[in-house]
Amino acid sequence: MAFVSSIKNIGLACPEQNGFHSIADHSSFSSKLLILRRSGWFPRKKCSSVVVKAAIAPEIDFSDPDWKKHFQEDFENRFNLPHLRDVFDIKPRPTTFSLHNGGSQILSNIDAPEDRKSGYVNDDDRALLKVIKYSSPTSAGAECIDPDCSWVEQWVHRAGPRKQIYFDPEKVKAGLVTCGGLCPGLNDVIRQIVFTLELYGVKRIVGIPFGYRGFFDQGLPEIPISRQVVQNINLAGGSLLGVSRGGANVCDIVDSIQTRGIDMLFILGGNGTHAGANAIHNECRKRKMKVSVVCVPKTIDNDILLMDKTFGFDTAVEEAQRAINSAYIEAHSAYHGIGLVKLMGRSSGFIAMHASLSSGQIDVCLIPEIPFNLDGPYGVLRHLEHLIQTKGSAVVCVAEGAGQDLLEKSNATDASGNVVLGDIGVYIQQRIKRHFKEIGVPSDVKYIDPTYMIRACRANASDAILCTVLGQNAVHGAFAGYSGITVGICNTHYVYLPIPEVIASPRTVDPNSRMWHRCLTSTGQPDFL
Ligand SMILES: Nc1ncnc2c1ncn2[C@@H]1O[C@H](COP(=O)(O)OP(=O)(O)OP(=O)(O)O)[C@@H](O)[C@H]1O
Ligand SMILES: O=P(O)(O)OC[C@H]1O[C@](O)(CO)[C@@H](O)[C@@H]1O
Ligand SMILES: [Mg+2]
Repeated sequence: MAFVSSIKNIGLACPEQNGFHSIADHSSFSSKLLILRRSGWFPRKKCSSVVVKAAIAPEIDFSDPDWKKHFQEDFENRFNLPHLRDVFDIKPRPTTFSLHNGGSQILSNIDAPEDRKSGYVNDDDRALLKVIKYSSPTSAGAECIDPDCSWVEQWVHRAGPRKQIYFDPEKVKAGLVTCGGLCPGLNDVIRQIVFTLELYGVKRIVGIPFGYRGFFDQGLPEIPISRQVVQNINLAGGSLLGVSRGGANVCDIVDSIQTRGIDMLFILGGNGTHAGANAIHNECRKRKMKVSVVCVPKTIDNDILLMDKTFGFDTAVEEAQRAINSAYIEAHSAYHGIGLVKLMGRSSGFIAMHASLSSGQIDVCLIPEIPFNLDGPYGVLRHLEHLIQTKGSAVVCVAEGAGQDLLEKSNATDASGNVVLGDIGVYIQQRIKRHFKEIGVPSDVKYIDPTYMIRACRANASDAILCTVLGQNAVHGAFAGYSGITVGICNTHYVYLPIPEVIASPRTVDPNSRMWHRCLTSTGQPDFL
């Protein structure tokens, strides 16, 4: 890839495959670069009409000794957090959130001794987004801005409770909604949001049932929630409030927010939900409504940009391992056994890659980001023959979005407009059976599809902690006066990010990353091309 000073717009099109991906102008500079760099692997064999467009504008002049300064200024502008102050002339008030009273009592900091006021996060606190200095563009996973891979500091806003808040807790009505598919940990986040709101002194908290649908479906009344209601909900999977896809009309939703008198809206969901939340935030601003819209990213797929991981991912990987272990035992115990496990991951193979790595029982891991052939001398089927000959059994893990170019397109979409994928698991199962029959070698194929089992379960310990911190920080962000933001963990630190920056494109496995290389080392699989 040639180094470019700035990319205005990139489009990748492959009608037979993933549809059209447009990386709009507001998307992050580095994610555009990343996508351009990956465009080399994007075209697949059956994709006849790949178009890779990149409109490059010479915005950064690397000969300018101050280019880094300009880059950083641009970065700072993009990651600046929208605040209610931008629109309203409002004065902050001392926080009612106490760091020292164990939560049972609300402490007004107006009268608190000075030492009790320490421990709050300052609005100017920042966390570093990129912590590796790459010495060369060919270093594994390198994300370089200039040809020398110079070190450029990229700071994002630190999450946490502020000393000053922009709402009177006594008057606040807070709403919570969970959208998209299920994800382990939704109840943990709901619980922590409610606990933290009550610690601030909020008395009116409601849940909007069944995702965005609950805003306009008259048959779905809002659900009053309190500490008592949510006390034990983390013990079960799912969402106390229910979830749904589709049906989001932003104007209707904002009408509903206005009618209900909601001042703070906490929205839990994936990339689609975040796009909706950003539109709700913008519409509230347009209507001059003093509403704080704060998201918590929810996706087992881990496909949200910039974050170490999203809650639910860890649990999904742990559950997926159980399926892999069963597939391994079945395959290992059968004569010429082949275990096949299909895992979720629409456009990102993180679950499949991590489950393969953690189980240590996978011989072949197939993910959407890496093209592969089933047939031919270097195809998956020939490799399985080799494994049967040498090991006597084999285990394959495939992500649901992998190998879609091998399947017929239905052009169907779900209620939210997401493409309905072909079933790659069933297809590979049939192809393996047919192949071994054709070559006259007996095989015993055992197919496991644990799809919903890996996301309908309770969060594990690590996710439960992540959910706790994210939920608490969502409330701190709303009281701090931010809106149109989401909370995340970056390099182990908790941060607030503007919504458009995290959904500019789906986060995907980098084929050049150390993690994918580790997965290949672990499975021992060749390139299937
Ligand atoms: N661009 C958009 N603008 C407004 N609303 C959207 C947009 N995309 C999706 N939505 C709405 O957001 C909600 C959730 O979207 P979606 O079903 O795609 O799940 P998601 O949030 O991406 O989560 P998951 O990870 O489970 O796919 C739906 O109600 C959908 O209508
Ligand atoms: O069957 P549903 O509810 O549409 O969910 C399936 C989708 O959910 C996801 O896990 C995202 O949450 C995708 O990987 C998968 O395609
Ligand atoms: Mg989605």
